[in-house]
Amino acid sequence: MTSLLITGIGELTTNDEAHGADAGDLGRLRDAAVVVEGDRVAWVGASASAPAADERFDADGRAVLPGWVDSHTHMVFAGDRTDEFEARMAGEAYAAGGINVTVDATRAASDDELLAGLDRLADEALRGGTTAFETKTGYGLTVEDEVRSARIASTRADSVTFLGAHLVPAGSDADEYVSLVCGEMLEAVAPLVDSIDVFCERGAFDEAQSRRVLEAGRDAGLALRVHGNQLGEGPGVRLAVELGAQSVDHVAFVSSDEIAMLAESWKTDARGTVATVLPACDLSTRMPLAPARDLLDAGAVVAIASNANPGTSYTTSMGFCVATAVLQMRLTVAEAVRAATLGGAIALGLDGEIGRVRVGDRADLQMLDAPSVTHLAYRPGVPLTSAVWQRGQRVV
Ligand SMILES: N=CN[C@@H](CCC(=O)O)C(=O)O
Ligand SMILES: [Zn+2]
Repeated sequence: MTSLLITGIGELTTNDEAHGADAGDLGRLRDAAVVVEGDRVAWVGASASAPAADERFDADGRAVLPGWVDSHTHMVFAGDRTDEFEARMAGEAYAAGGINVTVDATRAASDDELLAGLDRLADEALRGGTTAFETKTGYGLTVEDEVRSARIASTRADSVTFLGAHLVPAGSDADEYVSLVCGEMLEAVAPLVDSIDVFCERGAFDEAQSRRVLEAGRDAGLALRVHGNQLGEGPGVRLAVELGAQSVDHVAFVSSDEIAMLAESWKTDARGTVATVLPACDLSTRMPLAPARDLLDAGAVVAIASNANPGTSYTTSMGFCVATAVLQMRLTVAEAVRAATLGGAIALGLDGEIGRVRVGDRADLQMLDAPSVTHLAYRPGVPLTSAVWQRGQRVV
């Protein structure tokens, strides 16, 4: 097994509690080094005391941190929605119904076209430092098309979510469609996915329908996610916490009681529900930014994700999301970087494996062309990621 020494790291973000990491501290080491063996981190410490390795890479004072963990994307689709975006920028409101445009294009696309689209976005994300991501079905909405989307998603994603309950397809009866999602569709898709999700929002699925979907997913052994409180107040957060969902995503319209509920979910022995904020989506839909500051102040666990999709957030850039979270949601740089790395890993239940630079964990690292992670927000819009290792292999 080949080993690699990455040395001369000006600032190494470990997210490792053993190096003092906590909600507000990245466990940063100065003048640090990392040894990678195969696909794992084998050693972390001071450059001066690093062991020898087969190969050596000199970071020359630059910052190294875990690769981004993008815990919420919709990357299996065809077509785009430029016209809808232009109309929105001219004053139209975002409406869930736009999803149907992508459903039509996705159903009409070949497997190869969908695979190529996913590869294009996953490669783009990788160049920006994203070394692990979740993606969802949800633009198929028939048994066959949802199975196809899940199969294609699993060729690249670290975690795949079944979102048959994205929208009631045009011409279908809502309750009959929910029965299909909870029955035949779930049975066919379940072997290909690890989570189930529902768009719990006015214009999509109501509380009773969302509960049916989540309970069916739970009975099938899947982790639960909810698209909740995106476009207005609603039952999404409450339902997610009640049912022990791994994450509730969007959380733009949340009351102080719901924020307290999310924080409280982590105060027992069981794992709680991560509040996943999607800053690029909030901007692209011209909706209020999710109250990430209040969530953190209350003690909730927060993840930042791109929500890459053609409707509400056509970006894979986690760097952009981190900068926005700092500059507009008032997170510190440390809080935002943690939320986009370890926070995403916790949201996916993969934090034993990714999201930290820790001996034994997957060697997923990115180097910035900058001396510290502060530059991610200090130099917004600048593509700072200059090297990426995924499972120990240099990929960028
Ligand atoms: N809100 C629901 N789903 C996506 C949008 C999908 C679309 O508009 O195509 C989201 O997370 O924003
Ligand atoms: Zn989404």
